[in-house]
Amino acid sequence: SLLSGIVAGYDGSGAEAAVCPPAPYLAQCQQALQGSAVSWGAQDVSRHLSGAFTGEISATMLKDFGCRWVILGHCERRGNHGESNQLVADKTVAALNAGLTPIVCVGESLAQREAGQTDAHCSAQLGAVLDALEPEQLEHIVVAYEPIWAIGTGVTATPEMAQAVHARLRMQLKEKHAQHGAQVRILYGGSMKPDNAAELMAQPDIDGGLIGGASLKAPDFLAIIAAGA
Ligand SMILES: O=C(CO)COP(=O)(O)O
Repeated sequence: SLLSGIVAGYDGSGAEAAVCPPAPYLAQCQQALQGSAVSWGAQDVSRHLSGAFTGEISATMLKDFGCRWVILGHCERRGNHGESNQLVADKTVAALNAGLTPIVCVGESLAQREAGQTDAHCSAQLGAVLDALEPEQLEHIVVAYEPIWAIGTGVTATPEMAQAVHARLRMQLKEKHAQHGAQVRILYGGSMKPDNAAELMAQPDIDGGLIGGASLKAPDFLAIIAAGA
């Protein structure tokens, strides 16, 4: 019902829209979205492209189900599953090698923000991924800034706070490749809702959103997509 609500309200004009459900729903997603303007992807991937790794889902398997995107290094993966910067970098390489577009998440905790470590932390997270890539590969990645304290809490970073981090991530991307770095889409995630989306996405370096709670209601998700346009 959620997928058909989104498809019914989105014709592909304006902002680009994709959904990334938990892996067991990908086949259903493919069925419901094939031929529509909405693309889809996964929330995680294995660092291994092939081989015997029971329980893992490889990037090539995701391709089999029509995925274009994969979210990597979400703070819930880093925090609850011990994902290191190196593992996120390895997964990014695996995704790119299979032709998926990785959406690489970075973001600080409240304690890190209060200790003045936001920049150092986010830049180390992004740096580990950039170190694993050739400069030209920046053409094929998306970055998401998700302050952990803003995820699922209803507390959003102000547009100025988010823009400040996005600008520094942009600089880091441009140091790797001037042209592609300027064009990498940097999404903001963390309690983005219909009533704050336009203001956030009006910032020069906020190119879109990574939406959690508000994406579970088609009208809210559609309103955010419209704000992105
Ligand atoms: O983590 C998020 C998306 O992955 C953000 O979630 P919320 O939009 O619910 O804060």
